[in-house]
Amino acid sequence: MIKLAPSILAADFNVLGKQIKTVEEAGVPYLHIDVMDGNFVPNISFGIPVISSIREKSNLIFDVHLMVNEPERLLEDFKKAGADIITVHAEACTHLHNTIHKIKKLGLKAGVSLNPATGLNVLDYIINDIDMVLIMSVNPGFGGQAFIPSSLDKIRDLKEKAQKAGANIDIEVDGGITPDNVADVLEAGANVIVSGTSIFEGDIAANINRYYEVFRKFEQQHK
Ligand SMILES: O=C(CO)[C@@H](O)[C@H](O)COP(=O)(O)O
Repeated sequence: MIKLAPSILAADFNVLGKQIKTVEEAGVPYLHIDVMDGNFVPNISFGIPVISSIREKSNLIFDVHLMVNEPERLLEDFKKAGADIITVHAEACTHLHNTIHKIKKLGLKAGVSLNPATGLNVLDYIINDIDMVLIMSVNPGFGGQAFIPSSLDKIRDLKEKAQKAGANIDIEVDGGITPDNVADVLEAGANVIVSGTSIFEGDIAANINRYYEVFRKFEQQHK
């Protein structure tokens, strides 16, 4: 099943609660929450207090993407704040295996994210331990960037790798996705689509519907 994960990085923080309600009412399953530390990535977004606050108002699955160095230090805090899925960057973890297992021990789903230049080989010995791989299709740090075309080959290669390993993972893709290029991302093998700018800019419900039209068409063609 294809899942849409609106990224609140592109939301209007002045009316964040209202916009989250709008995406929830439009029927999306996930809320993608980008936490940036100004160190692993050259930007600072928001952190634990914001997540705790929106958790009180939303039943969406909180898909927390930590663009944070050594995230192992903060996992319990993100769980307490309301995370359901925690994704860490392979490049940001000295002990990736340990970090993943700590997330799983907390009873959460564990994801591993890869920057555009990071090879899939980092997943070799952990692919069967995780629930999701997040392929970054832009360099992380900012919304509104252009999709990097080589990400499509990476998604295809990941799908093949997961199949070979017998790993039942979600393949999430994040960065520069729009209703115009999302069919290519699905065709390559992704099933979780993160989108910020092209959901929160303009009419949110109409933007989500544009995605759902593409999803329906894709699912009909691949029945
Ligand atoms: O996570 C990041 C950047 O680090 C962003 O990719 C957003 O999550 C998606 O934003 P758009 O590219 O859809 O504006």
